[in-house]
Amino acid sequence: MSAVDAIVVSQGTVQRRAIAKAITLLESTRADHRAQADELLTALLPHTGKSLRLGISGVPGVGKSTFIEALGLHLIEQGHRVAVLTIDPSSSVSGGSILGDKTRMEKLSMHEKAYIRPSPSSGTLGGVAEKTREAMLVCEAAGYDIVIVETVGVGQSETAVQGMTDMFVLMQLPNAGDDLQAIKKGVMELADLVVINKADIDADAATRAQAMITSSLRLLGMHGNPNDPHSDKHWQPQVISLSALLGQGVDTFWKAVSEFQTLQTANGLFNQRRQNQSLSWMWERIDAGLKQAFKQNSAVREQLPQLTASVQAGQLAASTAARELLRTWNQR
Ligand SMILES: Nc1nc2c(ncn2[C@@H]2O[C@H](COP(=O)(O)OP(=O)(O)OP(=O)(O)O)[C@@H](O)[C@H]2O)c(=O)[nH]1
Repeated sequence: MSAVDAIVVSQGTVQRRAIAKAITLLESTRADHRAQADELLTALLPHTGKSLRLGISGVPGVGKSTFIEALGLHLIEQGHRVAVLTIDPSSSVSGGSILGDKTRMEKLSMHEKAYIRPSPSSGTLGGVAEKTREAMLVCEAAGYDIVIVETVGVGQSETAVQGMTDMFVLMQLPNAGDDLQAIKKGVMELADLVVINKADIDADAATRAQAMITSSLRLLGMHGNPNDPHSDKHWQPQVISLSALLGQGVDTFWKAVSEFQTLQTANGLFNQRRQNQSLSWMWERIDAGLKQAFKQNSAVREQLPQLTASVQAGQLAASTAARELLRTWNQR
């Protein structure tokens, strides 16, 4: 059986093994593996794109894995197949892992209709995001119709996840409304849906947070203009409070996700977002590739220490140094 058939057609353990093998190939840094991986991706591409891609982010301890487990089991009960991929920015910096070490999503990870893959353990955030994006395509080709991409709320990882998913969900704690940390970081603007978790601990605090975040979203202009005749055709970000631990509110959450999907499909924004994502992804990877090639170029490398020192010493304007280096690169 070909690698493509093993992913697309086979089932059970054979399929699982084929997915794992494909993702390992995608994560390899060897040039010959990369060529094989690109060939595989191209062959899989016609079988991709049919899932709902859901991004979920939140600070460590907010309850992401508890929530994803509850949601995943709920969706499987409804006949879905669920893949969960993770982007852990800490793993690319320190090799350590915020998300990885403990056993997460115990029941879901053992379910035959779920596939869970931890974050690639090395590389820049851009590189890690690239692998995750490709792993998502593999899971889609294997028939997972819900792909959840999870990340911790540090660094730029939320932007990366928002840039590869159809809907971006931000998880908050009930006290989040008090200091509005997420708004400061500009992450709230990315959210299509905000979930206040752990409502069971303090229902009043959760209600307060819900009201505060709703009004902040309105201030950010994300609840649309009430006088806009088309405002019913555009999604207005919602705020939902729930308890992942007790599984309360998971159905309300899913109802909101389904409404989002229906509305965005009807107004054309669902496909438009995916098209924009693919193109900006292409350009992001071109930028990264060019930068890497630039830094590896021998003439550039030769010139770099001296120019760096001159810029540091204030003898040369940064922009002049950049232009000189680019000239060197262009003459290669
Ligand atoms: N009371 C209550 N506790 C919760 C709820 N959801 C999660 N928890 C608890 O909060 C703690 C952290 O939950 P996790 O699901 O591990 O959180 P996480 O965001 O995945 O954390 P990291 O893996 O560190 O990023 C655990 O002890 C959970 O049992 C909830 O709705 N209510």
